[in-house]
Amino acid sequence: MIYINETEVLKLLTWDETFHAVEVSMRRVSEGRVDQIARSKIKILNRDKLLFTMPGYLDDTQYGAMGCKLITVFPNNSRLPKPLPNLIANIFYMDEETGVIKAIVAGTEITKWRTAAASAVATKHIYGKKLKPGSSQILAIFGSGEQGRIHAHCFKYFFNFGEIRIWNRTVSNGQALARELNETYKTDIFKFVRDRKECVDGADVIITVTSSPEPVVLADWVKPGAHINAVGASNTHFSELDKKLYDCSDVFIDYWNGAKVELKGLIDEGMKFKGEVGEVIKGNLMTVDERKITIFQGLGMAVEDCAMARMIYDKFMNNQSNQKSSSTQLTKSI
Ligand SMILES: NC(=O)C1=CN([C@@H]2O[C@H](COP(=O)(O)OP(=O)(O)OC[C@H]3O[C@@H](n4cnc5c(N)ncnc54)[C@H](OP(=O)(O)O)[C@@H]3O)[C@@H](O)[C@H]2O)C=CC1
Ligand SMILES: O=C([O-])C1=[NH+]CCC1
Repeated sequence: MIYINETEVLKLLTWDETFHAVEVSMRRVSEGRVDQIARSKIKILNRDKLLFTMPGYLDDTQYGAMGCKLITVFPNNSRLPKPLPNLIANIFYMDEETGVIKAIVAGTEITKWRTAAASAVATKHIYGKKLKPGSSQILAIFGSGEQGRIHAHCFKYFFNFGEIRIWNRTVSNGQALARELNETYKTDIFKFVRDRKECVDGADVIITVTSSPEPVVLADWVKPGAHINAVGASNTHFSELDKKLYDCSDVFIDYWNGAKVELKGLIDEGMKFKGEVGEVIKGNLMTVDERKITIFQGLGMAVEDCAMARMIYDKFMNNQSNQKSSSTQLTKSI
């Protein structure tokens, strides 16, 4: 059994491969080629510290894997004297013939990358026809934590927005992220916007990645036909958008098993989901009315983590065997 740490994982992650692994996972979900249940949640010390387990199995030639992600969300970690990520994850990747653990793959970066990639996959398939050539469109990101940052990088990589707005509860954090991104990309398209309504105004695509228990985006602010990726979670996974927004939109989910549990509050209020993103990828589902707002309510799936663990494991082992054979050749030639 090997441990592949965060540094090794980061060296092996690429956006194109992450996008593909997530896209395949979403499709397999809707083809019935996965088994996964809603994540279990344990409260630590009966406070806001959480431990989640996410077991899953994905049947696929390239990404097929059996695994289980353990994930903690400790909201105070980033404020410790020696800061740690608030969300820490590890993925147990197992042999599907024997159940033996082949590797534990550090999952904090994987969780960030695959979550942002899921929003990109959903945007491509649900909103793709409305993406315009050139850079006239506007992206608005709510939240400048780890997910806000990684979504900004991911959407900069895959799309061509002319303006990327950032709103955040703590102004200094939002301003710092906009500055950091402008410096990284040597651009000025990232703009911190202090007012939430102003941030949404005219935006074509919106991403919410906060832990807000109150809606941060209201229905009346969103332009017709816009697409929203709602990713953040407080106690529920649907606290960032107001009820009116759900009522007037086509809402897509990543998987029914998760939605039945984590979106129960919406279901109890009579919400009818349009369906899984995998069905859209398969070509079975689409939003016909161009002016309808679409929402991807991304819960995050165990099988995405399984696919990512398999991909990182394969690349890691491949690199190891290449290194071994090149050092053998070197020894021989000496
Ligand atoms: N769907 C999925 O697959 C995944 C979802 N998530 C969820 O995404 C969210 C963000 O995760 P991550 O970026 O890693 O977390 P971070 O702790 O890094 O960032 C948290 C963000 O939420 C903001 N925030 C916290 N509380 C509130 C509040 N009451 N009102 C408004 N904003 C608030 C913070 O703003 P400030 O700077 O002011 O503190 C910050 O922007 C979390 O809810 C997490 O559970 C995470 C991973 C996967
Ligand atoms: O999918 C995931 O890993 C998570 N979703 C919410 C918190 C972590």
